[in-house]
Amino acid sequence: MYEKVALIGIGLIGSSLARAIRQKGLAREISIATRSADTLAAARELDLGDIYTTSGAEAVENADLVIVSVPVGASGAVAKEIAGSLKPGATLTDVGSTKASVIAQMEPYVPEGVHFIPGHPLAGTEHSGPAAGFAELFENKWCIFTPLPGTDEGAIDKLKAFWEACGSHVELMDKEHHDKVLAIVSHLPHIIAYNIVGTADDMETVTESEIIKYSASGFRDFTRLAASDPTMWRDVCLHNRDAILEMLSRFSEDLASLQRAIRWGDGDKLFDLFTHTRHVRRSIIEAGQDTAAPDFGRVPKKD
Ligand SMILES: NC(=O)C1=CN([C@@H]2O[C@H](COP(=O)(O)OP(=O)(O)OC[C@H]3O[C@@H](n4cnc5c(N)ncnc54)[C@H](O)[C@@H]3O)[C@@H](O)[C@H]2O)C=CC1
Ligand SMILES: O=C(O)C(=O)Cc1ccc(O)cc1
Repeated sequence: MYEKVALIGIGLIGSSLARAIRQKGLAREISIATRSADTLAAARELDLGDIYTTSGAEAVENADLVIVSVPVGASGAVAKEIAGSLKPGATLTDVGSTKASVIAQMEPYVPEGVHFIPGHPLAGTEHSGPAAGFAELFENKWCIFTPLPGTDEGAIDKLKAFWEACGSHVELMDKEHHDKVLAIVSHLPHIIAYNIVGTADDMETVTESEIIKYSASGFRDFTRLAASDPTMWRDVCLHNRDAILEMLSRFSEDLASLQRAIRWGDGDKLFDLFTHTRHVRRSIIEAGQDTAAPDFGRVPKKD
């Protein structure tokens, strides 16, 4: 599909892509660049590619497709490093969880003649690093592209075919809309998880061993999200600030209303809300979105 693919960043997402590319024969050659020599050595040990280097500029030489899979806060630095070595006509994409900030960071460095197509696979787990990846990660998951106006349609179609070959379903979206949707369905749940696990951990009257011993499955689900990579999620919070703050403010208002209903013993209000949310959950299941975690981004099964 592509002659040479360069993967910049070889953690959970980069290494899953490397495995999928190999398994499905989507490129003749894979070059891998990452900042740290230790991560690079781990990638080599796992036999994820053909060329290994700590220089992004070296990795992208002659590559037809360059995929940047680093924490979103590092996108600008990576774009700056590789810009001068990108092949004319190459496609440059990323997998970052936030899009407006990544575009603002990378676009100024993209040379004329390089097709920049920002992307985001809605597929992941709480694990990180090159050993955490697996080829099937993207199967039956959405991948959202947020291309800039005027982007070459042929380059978009080719990248779409690449993600479809990895098992994903591609949708195009405006970058601001992406950031709002993801703020509520992905970023807020992670922030709530970090917060609730932090609150439990801060309690003086309940010990950590009691939390471990008695944790119900609901709390355990939160601990899974709260185990997600700290660098990645720090960057998501800092780089989707406005949309996250908007969702947090709505969330806090609704939480205050729930708190009030509990304080005043408003059972009808509690019952109505819980009935409605149960319906939302059932609609998701009926639409074919499976129940087992991690299942975020799964595309509904067709009837
Ligand atoms: N983990 C998840 O579930 C998902 C993550 N994403 C996005 O994918 C991107 C990568 O995330 P993961 O693979 O999970 O992270 P990870 O922590 O597993 O891997 C990150 C990789 O980037 C490298 N790196 C960090 N800073 C760098 C720099 N300045 N220059 C070059 N390499 C650098 C690290 O060495 C590592 O190889 C992030 O932008 C994240 O928002 C998107 C979908 C799901
Ligand atoms: O592990 C989970 O439940 C996730 O939600 C994974 C995930 C995290 C970040 C993304 O941008 C996309 C997917």
